[in-house]
Amino acid sequence: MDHVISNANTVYGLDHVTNIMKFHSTYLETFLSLQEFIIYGEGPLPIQYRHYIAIMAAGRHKCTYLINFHKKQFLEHNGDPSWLIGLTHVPRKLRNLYEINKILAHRPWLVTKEDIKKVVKGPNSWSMSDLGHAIILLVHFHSLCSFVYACNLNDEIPRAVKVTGVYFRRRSKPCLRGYADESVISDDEGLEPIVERMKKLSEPATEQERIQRYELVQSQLCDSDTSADNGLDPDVKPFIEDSGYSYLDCSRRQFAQQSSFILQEFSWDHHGYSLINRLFNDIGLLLDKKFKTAYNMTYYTMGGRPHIDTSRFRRAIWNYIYCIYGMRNDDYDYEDVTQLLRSQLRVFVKTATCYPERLNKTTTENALKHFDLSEKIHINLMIMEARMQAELLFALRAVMNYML
Ligand SMILES: CC(C)C[C@H](N)C(=O)O
Repeated sequence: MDHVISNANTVYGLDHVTNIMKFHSTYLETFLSLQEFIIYGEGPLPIQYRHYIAIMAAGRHKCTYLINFHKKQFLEHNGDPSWLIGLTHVPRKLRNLYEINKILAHRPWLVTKEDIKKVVKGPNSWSMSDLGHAIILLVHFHSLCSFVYACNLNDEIPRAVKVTGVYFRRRSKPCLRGYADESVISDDEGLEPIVERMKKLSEPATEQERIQRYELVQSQLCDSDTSADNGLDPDVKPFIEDSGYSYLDCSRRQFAQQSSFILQEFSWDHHGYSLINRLFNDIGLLLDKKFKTAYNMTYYTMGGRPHIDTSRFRRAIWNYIYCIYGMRNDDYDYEDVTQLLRSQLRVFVKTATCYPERLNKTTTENALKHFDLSEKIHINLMIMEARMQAELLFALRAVMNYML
């Protein structure tokens, strides 16, 4: 991101993150209310656990910025320094959360009631409200990693510990099949063609056609490389296990066999919201406000053009992220994704969502080049929120199945 405004400090927030979010102050308020509540507010988990869970979550994306911030906070809140030696030094109860952390971060569709059972039953077990709190912390920090990398904040911040080992960040080049499709607008044409397309009424589609359009978008998700990084930053190493475990796209997994997710059968509004409220105070309200703000926020501008209804573009981003996770929204016509999200942007959204640690400045700048700075941040906020909601829904569906 072109300029990171520094020097400001907020009591609870991460200063760089907060400063970037100030471009969208209504959203920032909802973000801070949630974050302050889950870290410092009333809740079942001790403060040291909360910071350690943040570290474990950020470790999955090798996000040194968040790891170092929460290590500091952990120590300031009398956390046991030996826990910072690494995962092998933490209480069994925290260790038991690691598997859920790992699956949720990369392949949330695989979380099952068995995974929930493993942590809530037996010795060192989590109560359901402990687990509700932990799940929110995990999904909050996984998705915050997406935002941090997408805004290029991880590289802006000087490392607390100098990197001594060799740190390879192999950039994978995800590709989009179906490139020759003439409906795909070339990346050099600016935003005008997209603005024009948003004005056209979409043809009504049958249910069958909608499903096919969803499947088409999904079949275009593919990776050329899903291999892990060869080296780990010393700041990250103690807090990560099985570092090669990462997102798998639909060409490498079978959604059909692996519990397909239809949003009409388990949605935030009808299921997730009330379930999480039951597990952890009234957290549902704070989450709901944040999701809705991110989803509905608009200034009616697009790349500097005023008076534009951008809802179709914004919804395309949100629904594309559902699709990345194999979540089908039967109320949505995926033709808009094909029409409005050009290939570079789709690659960026997918990388920021699934492997944000692989983003690099050039890919990001190219994908977002026609947008204003505040719009780039707006897109990154939507990515973070849609990802968080998707992860949370998978986790809550598993909790519900366990409780049935
Ligand atoms: C992400 C952006 C294209 C959003 C746009 N500036 C709006 O106000 O809706």
